[in-house]
Amino acid sequence: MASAAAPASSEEAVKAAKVLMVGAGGIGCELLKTLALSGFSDIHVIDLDTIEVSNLNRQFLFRKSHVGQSKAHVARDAILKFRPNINIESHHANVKDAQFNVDFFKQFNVVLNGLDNLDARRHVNRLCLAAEVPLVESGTTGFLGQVTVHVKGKTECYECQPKPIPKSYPVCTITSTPSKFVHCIVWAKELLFAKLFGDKNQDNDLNVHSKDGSSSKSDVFERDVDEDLDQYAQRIYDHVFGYNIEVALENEETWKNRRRPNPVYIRDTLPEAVKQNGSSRDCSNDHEEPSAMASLGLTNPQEIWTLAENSRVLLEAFKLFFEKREKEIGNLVFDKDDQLAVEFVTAAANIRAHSFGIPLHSLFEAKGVAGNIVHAVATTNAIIAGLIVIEAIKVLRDDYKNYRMTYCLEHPTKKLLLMPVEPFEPNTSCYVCSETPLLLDVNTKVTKLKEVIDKIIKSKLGMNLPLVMIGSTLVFEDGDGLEEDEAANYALNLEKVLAELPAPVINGTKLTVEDFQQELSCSINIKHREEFDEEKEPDGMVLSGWSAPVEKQINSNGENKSAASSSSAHATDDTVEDPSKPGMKRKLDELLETKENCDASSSAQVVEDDDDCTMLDGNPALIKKKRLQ
Ligand SMILES: Nc1ncnc2c1ncn2[C@@H]1O[C@H](COP(=O)(O)OP(=O)(O)OP(=O)(O)O)[C@@H](O)[C@H]1O
Ligand SMILES: [Zn+2]
Repeated sequence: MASAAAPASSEEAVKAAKVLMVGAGGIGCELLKTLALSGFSDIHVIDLDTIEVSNLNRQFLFRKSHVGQSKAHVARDAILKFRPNINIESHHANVKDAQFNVDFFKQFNVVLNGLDNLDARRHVNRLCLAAEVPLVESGTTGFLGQVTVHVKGKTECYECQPKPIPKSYPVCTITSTPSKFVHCIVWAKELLFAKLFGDKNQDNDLNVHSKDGSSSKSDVFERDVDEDLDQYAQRIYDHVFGYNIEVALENEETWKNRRRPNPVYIRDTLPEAVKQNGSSRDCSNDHEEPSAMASLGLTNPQEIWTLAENSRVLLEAFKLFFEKREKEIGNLVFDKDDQLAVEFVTAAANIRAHSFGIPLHSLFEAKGVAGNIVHAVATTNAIIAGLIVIEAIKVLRDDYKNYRMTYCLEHPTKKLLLMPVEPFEPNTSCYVCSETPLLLDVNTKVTKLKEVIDKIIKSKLGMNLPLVMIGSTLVFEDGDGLEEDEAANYALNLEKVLAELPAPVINGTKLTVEDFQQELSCSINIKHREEFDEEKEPDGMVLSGWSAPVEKQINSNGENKSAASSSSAHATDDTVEDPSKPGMKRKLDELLETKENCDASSSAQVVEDDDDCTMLDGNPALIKKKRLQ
């Protein structure tokens, strides 16, 4: 529909348009309002979620009474109150559902994304390419935001540029030489919390050996049979904050150019707890979620606790997990919405921070760092929604010479708040919008088909229901509607190594992988390789052939070609609230150190793969100009 003759005026274009909006959250609410006020009169809205109290501060179409109801339906009803004559169809559903297939997408002139995750964005991108419907994509992270335009054959697609990989830290920084609060947070949630309350069989870099080596236990974190909870909690405290630090101090080399940490023992921080054996208090209310703060009468999450308060919170949270949530122990994974977990991690991170001379933080701040939370800014969403509509109108008018990707900047240089740049051309090596084959280095004699499907086809290529062909032999298909014997056959193939499949995969074999729902098909050329670097290539496979284009166009619409530095121009998801300056944001890499003078081979991950914003590589000022044809 988009390729039909371009309407003469914006009004005409808007009036005639049928648009699909995906996501009715922070951006979506603003967008639906702006669309309606701009004269759009045929709008479909998809959102899978229901309204939560935490949405109400910025998703202004929703009220307290709507909590628990469908975002899509409530957003529609709210708009119809002031634009009763327009048509809005709401779908309370996942955009990945089969009903939203290519034919569904084909009915629209343009698709507008207000999503918050990579998975759904990639899916919509593929359907838009298949249906040949232009996509206006968007994202915000705090004060940063961006709107990009993707029109098949004219501009790059959403996936033409590989997305940034999650930030990670060298393990030694986390286990031995933290220098920033976030290192302490990662230690507290990925190591200590995981060790005490998570899956015991997982690898963990905490020192588990006891002081005198005389203990019969191989793991000091195990509870002694004759130990009560207070004794157990205090012993763990002394082990991780006292003994382990003393062990670390023995390695003089480590501290030559670093500040030496101080061991912290419970007898020093809470002498009275040792005397009383901590057992005098039980203020917890069985009807409420257990909370150490509540038990201890600490009410203000924005307050920075003293070392003694942190120690009390830690011991109390520890006990509450064992007393009130014992059944979950062994299966817990840190969750930023789990109050007791946040309390435990805040307190543990603060005690460790104290040891290493790092400033302590409030629970509110620690939660932001631990959950990688960047507080949403309603104004950014409103600006971005306005820009989406501006681009949508250009798309509807087929005014491709004026398409712009616009970046909303946090620290505008040269008085530039918005940076418009011309879109890039399609990346000729993009496996999604071009037909360039990918290359997979893999040991075909030991790698099972299942591993290739899980680690490469589903995880890296983002296919939902893949089908795998080797020449004309179908070796795997996913989804409902398979005959029983077919399904059994595919299940057998999954467990076979590549070289032993019915059509053997060897050096030089070409795989064809397809996802019918996404109408995506791509080829993978196989290169047999026997050896992989366990640390650098942990999958035991390497996928390549899809790289960022070397030449990219970026031109800030006239005079401002080199106005913004690359760091300020990039709206990325890797920003976190700077805990030392409430209300200020910094890029994660400023806040976090990634390079340390130690073995960086293994690393702990903190940032979830959930990118709200895409990234532009390189300094705009240096990127060569290349106009869209
Ligand atoms: N696969 C999907 N299908 C449909 N809607 C989706 C899908 N994935 C995400 N969404 C919707 O996209 C919207 C994104 O909005 P936003 O980023 O404001 O998130 P939120 O969940 O409302 O807020 P927050 O995450 O900050 O609590 C959400 O309403 C979410 O339900
Ligand atoms: Zn592409």
